[in-house]
Amino acid sequence: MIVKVCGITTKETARVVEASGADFIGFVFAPSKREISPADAKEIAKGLSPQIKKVGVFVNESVDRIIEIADLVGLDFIQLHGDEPDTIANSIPYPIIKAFVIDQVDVNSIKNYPCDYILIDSPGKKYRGGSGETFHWGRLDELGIDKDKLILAGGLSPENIQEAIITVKPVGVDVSSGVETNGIKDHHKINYFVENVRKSC
Ligand SMILES: O=C(O)c1ccccc1NCC(=O)[C@H](O)[C@H](O)COP(=O)(O)O
Repeated sequence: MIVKVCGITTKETARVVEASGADFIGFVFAPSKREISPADAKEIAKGLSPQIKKVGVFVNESVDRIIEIADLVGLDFIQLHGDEPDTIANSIPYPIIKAFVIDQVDVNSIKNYPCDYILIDSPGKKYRGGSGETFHWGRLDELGIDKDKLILAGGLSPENIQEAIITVKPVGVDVSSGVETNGIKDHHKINYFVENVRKSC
């Protein structure tokens, strides 16, 4: 099971995410309360082992800018979290995670999208992601997504992650708000989340 912890903005939290055994660490390069500059993400990323994959989250960014940031930071995956058409994904020479919002996705939009993983998220609120809201997981059934490509996101937490995994059986899970306290990443919750994922597998 792939575990992605997203919205990292400090070296201290990045080290906790790495030590927790998470597989992917996410940096948000888009409007967000968790937005990080490419220079700061580079500083954090260079202190991490190659084992943990660095994911850059972008929303409707230009291909040139995505590649520039990916090269600078040393990203392993690009997460497209906006309305990017498949031509954008095809122009980026990095593995792609394509995020779709559960309310706005249908079988056809995901069927042939060129990506390594499909992340299904709840609708955004002020920003395009990181809402901390869950959605009705049963709605995934009608999309027929290959479970080997599905990363579940949206309001996951240490408390609900085991039920989510048993119900949805995705290849990966993604968390941001659910491992925060008062909007700040909570190191205890990060460890608790990853522990609970591993217990379910
Ligand atoms: O996390 C954000 O603030 C964010 C802002 C804009 C675009 C994407 C964003 N996050 C992307 C993620 O992968 C989040 O982990 C995902 O939306 C789930 O968030 P949460 O419901 O808070 O666990």
